[in-house]
Amino acid sequence: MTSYDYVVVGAGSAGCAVAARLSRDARGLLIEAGSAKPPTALPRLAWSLYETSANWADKTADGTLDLPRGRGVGGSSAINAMVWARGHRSSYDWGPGWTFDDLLPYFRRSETAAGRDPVLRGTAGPLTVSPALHQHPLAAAGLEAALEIGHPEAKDVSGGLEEGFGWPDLCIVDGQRQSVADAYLPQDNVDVVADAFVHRIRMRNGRVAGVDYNDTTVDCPQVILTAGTIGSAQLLQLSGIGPADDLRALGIPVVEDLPVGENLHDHALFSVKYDSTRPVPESLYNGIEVIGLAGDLQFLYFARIPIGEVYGIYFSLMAPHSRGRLRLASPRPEDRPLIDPAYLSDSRDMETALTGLDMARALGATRALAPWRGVEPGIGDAKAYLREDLSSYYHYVGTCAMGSVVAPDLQVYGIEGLRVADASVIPDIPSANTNATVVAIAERAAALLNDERVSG
Ligand SMILES: Cc1cc2nc3c(=O)[nH]c(=O)nc-3n(C[C@H](O)[C@H](O)[C@H](O)COP(=O)(O)OP(=O)(O)OC[C@H]3O[C@@H](n4cnc5c(N)ncnc54)[C@H](O)[C@@H]3O)c2cc1C
Repeated sequence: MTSYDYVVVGAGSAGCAVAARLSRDARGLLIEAGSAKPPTALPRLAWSLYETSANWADKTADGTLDLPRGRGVGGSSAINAMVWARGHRSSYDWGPGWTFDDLLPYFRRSETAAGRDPVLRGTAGPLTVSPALHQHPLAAAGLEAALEIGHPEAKDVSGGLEEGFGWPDLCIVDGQRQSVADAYLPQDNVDVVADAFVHRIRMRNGRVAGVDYNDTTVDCPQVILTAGTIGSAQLLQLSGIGPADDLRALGIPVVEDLPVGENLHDHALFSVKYDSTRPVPESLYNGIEVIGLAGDLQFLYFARIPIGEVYGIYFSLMAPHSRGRLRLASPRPEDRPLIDPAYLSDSRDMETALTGLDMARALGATRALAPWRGVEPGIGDAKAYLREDLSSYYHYVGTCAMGSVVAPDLQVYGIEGLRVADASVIPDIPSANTNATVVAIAERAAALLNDERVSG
């Protein structure tokens, strides 16, 4: 059997990027629970992928909200909405080595963003990103609406330095989705095994020893978990790394008592929907072609909602205070974990959402949107409306947070050779859609591994 220098668990956004950037003289094994070729769709039909095997299709523990996440090579980047944006630089302060400026080389390394400022943006990275070339008339009217009521126009809303409204970059190339797997793989020194669910990390004397997937055991001195915010926290707990009391209650022997699964958070998403007076043309892209950052709120225009002639002004809380948790339902790997993002559990988040609702309605009432505006929605009790309308923006982070579960070098506290390098390590969510940040984390993780290899 081939021996590997590194095993990477989970071939999503982070896993594909980490594996692809491993040193050329090292061999890596990338293990993915889902298919090698998950179902795909045109960018404007992204939502249809939720109904396929490319989605784990989790729900919140109380069963009320859908929590899609990608399953298959490409992970969530193969089913996501393709927005490519960094959070504002002020939203990255995760500890030594993890400010926006520290991450900038890795953001740049991941992308080719033609037409943007080459000092700020990448010019030779694997992901080719660009804004919508054909501007959808409703998205264009949405941008006008923002300017009409005094929001600034952002020259590069994906770059991380500006607030305001503009056309974000999208992971769409020649009319097709581009996942992180499409951009980074294959690589000669990386073997990919798909349909392989890792159900245990093996450890010996405070060191990682390998992983078990399906009926197979792989020995390896270096394991990098990139199974995502849900998958990495689930796997660590199944392997005895987590809150000791919870693990003992399930009969799982405790290897390391760490707050794995806590600090789960996400961007809560809300909307105001309007009937349109005229047919809304089909989008050629992803339907989220203009976004705007205003303080702790992001606004986005959905050019077309697939139920009749309706458009939405969506808004999301970019700096949520609410924190939830992920726990195992049982010690059986095949049982889905209990996921409770605890949206709006901190009252400050409801206050921000109320502000967002007022701001979204102000955008909706502008002259710029008058030609489209049909019936204005009746909101009634605003707090009740927001609770009812709430959905996930699918940006789950934080369950293996830097500083409490992993050190700044991404090593799990107490277990040598075991690292986590995906969305789960983000201690405090940045103010944008998370994919670009996750890929930058993965790029930095690979650089750390490669430096360590050189220095022995
Ligand atoms: C529907 C949706 C829309 C989104 N839209 C956007 C967007 O437009 N822009 C944006 O920036 N972000 C978006 N996001 C968020 C973004 O895509 C994610 O934050 C990012 O992809 C997470 O990367 P990751 O590597 O942490 O996890 P993932 O990409 O989810 O990868 C985890 C991988 O690990 C595999 N895995 C899990 N458990 C195991 C196991 N035990 N054994 C083996 N393999 C395992 C999974 O199958 C998966 O392939 C969206 C997410 C979703 C779900």
